[in-house]
Amino acid sequence: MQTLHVELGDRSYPIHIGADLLQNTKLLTAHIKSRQVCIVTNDTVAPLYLPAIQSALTEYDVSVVILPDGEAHKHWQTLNRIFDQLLADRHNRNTTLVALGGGVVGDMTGFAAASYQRSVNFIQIPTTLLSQVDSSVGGKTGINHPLGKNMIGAFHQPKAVLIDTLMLTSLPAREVSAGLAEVIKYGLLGDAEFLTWLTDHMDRLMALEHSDLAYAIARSCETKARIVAADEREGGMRALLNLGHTFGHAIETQMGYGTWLHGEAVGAGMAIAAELSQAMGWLSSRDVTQVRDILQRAALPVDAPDTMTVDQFIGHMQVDKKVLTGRMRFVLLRALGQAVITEDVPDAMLREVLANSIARGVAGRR
Ligand SMILES: NC(=O)c1ccc[n+]([C@@H]2O[C@H](COP(=O)([O-])OP(=O)(O)OC[C@H]3O[C@@H](n4cnc5c(N)ncnc54)[C@H](O)[C@@H]3O)[C@@H](O)[C@H]2O)c1
Ligand SMILES: O=C(O)C(=O)C[C@@H](O)[C@H](O)[C@H](O)COP(=O)(O)O
Ligand SMILES: [Zn+2]
Repeated sequence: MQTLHVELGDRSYPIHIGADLLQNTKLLTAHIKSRQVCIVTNDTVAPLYLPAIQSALTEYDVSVVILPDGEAHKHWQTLNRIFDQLLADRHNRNTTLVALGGGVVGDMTGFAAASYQRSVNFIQIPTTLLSQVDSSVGGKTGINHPLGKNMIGAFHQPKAVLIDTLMLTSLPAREVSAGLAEVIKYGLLGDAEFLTWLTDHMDRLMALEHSDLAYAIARSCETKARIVAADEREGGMRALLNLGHTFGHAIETQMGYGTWLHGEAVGAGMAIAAELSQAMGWLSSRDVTQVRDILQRAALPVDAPDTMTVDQFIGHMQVDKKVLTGRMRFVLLRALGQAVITEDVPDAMLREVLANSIARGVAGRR
């Protein structure tokens, strides 16, 4: 087992990473505050992993909330089911919520924990690659709105993140690819050496080679933990973690949540960001080819949906959370492994890059 830390003063927390980690029940119970626990999961993950978590908690009063699966359910009505259960079972301020699932369950459980009785503790047990490398760390929690992705939420850090890498053996291939998008993101945004490692090991990652996956998860979490510790509330450099997301969130919102997986939309978004970086004179065409190649080797889309228009993209991007003064802000690449934040993208250049991506476009997904 490997343990990393997110250093946030008295809100610091460990990220434990290992195979069959939850055999050691103390890793979980050490972070539970009172007898009250509420496990939040979904109807896909529950049959797979809920019994193991329940058997680690036989000494506790455990409520269980099983949510419907999918990004399309990451909204108020689903969130409210968690509050209904907490209140029905009389959970108090000392309760601990446990998020058992992917990023959708994690983001909603975290938001429920942030707001139930004005905030209670929660623990992340991420079960997808994407949630193990990204969403379980850093305390961004929330839900979608029909007009924008993750538009309602709160920053609320977990008490611990428990990453059991063996849980990934049951993950569908498409979800492995979606998780690899965020892994590739860390290489592109600030870790050129990791990008090279990923290029050399992509086939092994796609085949779920355990030691390679464990390495990629730990290295991703290290980068995320360092950035979150430096800028918890995204006043500055945390926005680098949004590489590919300005375009990706536009795709998710326009296409309907769950039609394109988050990681797929981010994959296409990073390819578009690379092309815009080339148009800015920062990347060479060889660099852009390298970005597209690694994404394609992870079986990710590298172009926008062919049904979207440039105006639809721009409409969604104008309400992106990074827009603070009316000007769109982009995370682009000065070089492979070096992301920057800029507002200085000429409108005509942006439109041309988007139009080219749409013209090469990817047909609808789900
Ligand atoms: N808070 C953050 O910092 C952050 C970061 C990245 C992404 N996100 C959010 O995370 C969400 C995407 O997360 P995701 O990719 O995990 O999607 P997800 O939570 O929808 O999970 C993907 C699918 O895998 C299933 N699943 C989960 N674990 C499984 C397992 N071990 N075996 C088999 N099936 C399993 C799920 O039921 C679901 O069908 C998006 O809503 C995105 O906005 C948040
Ligand atoms: O943790 C962050 O910061 C990120 O940006 C990580 C992203 O991968 C993630 O998708 C996040 O939810 C996007 O945040 P948002 O603020 O753009 O909704
Ligand atoms: Zn993301």
